Amino acid sequence: MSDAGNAVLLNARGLGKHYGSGNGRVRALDGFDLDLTAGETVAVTGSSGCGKSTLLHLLGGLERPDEGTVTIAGERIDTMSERALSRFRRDAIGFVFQVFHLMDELTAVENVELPALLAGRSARTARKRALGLLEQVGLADRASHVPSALSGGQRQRVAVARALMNEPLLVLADEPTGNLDSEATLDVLRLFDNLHSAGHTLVIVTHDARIAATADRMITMRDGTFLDETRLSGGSRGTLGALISLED
Ligand SMILES: Nc1ncnc2c1ncn2[C@@H]1O[C@H](COP(=O)(O)OP(=O)(O)OP(=O)(O)O)[C@@H](O)[C@H]1O
Repeated sequence: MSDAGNAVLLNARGLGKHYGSGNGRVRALDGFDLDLTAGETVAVTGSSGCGKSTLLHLLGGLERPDEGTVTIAGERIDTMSERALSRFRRDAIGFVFQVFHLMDELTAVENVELPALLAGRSARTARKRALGLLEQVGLADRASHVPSALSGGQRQRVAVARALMNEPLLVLADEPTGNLDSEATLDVLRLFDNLHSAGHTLVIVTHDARIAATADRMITMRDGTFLDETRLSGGSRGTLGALISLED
């Protein structure tokens, strides 16, 4: 691993978030701390409603914490202006969701290049990089297909390529295989494994402990708090085992 691989990329301290008020008030996150090192893959798991998506939203600046701080590459994102935050999200964070959020009327390559065009890159540069990314995710021959002409797994791979378009510091994935059958799940997991090997920093929220076992670290949450952490390094990192057991 390079020197950059040991640098702290993200630091979150004392994150708290609640929704609703009065009797309907829900404490979704309660004093959550997290440090992420550049180049690592961290899985976040835990039962339904324990706060996984809320955590991911706060880490990616999609929502702001009620308490605590989020610092990414030395920048406090919890206190940024809306304008600066939306620019930061666009340039520094790649999001992958369970529902792919692709634009139906755009082709695969147009979907992938969109974040770069929005960031003001030239059409030519954007197209070249988008085609390269589609090749990386194994979809070079699907560049001109619209999402409705792609399978679920292919759509998710387009969404991953789009997430990488602006060379993000951090990729955040929320149940990325939640809508996929087991074969497509394997394709997406292999893709994440390749991203990991290529030095990307990934946080993957998942219900599935087998998927979590492919990460360097697995964090388990309960009731909006940290419950447990398992470090899965070297031979104990469960990539292949997890992939195979998914096929059972
Ligand atoms: N926008 C919202 N308004 C009200 N309550 C919310 C909102 N978002 C989340 N919650 C509540 O906050 C808690 C944490 O939700 P969150 O979606 O973060 O959990 P999760 O672990 O991702 O769940 P799941 O695995 O089912 O997706 C839950 O009790 C949920 O009902």
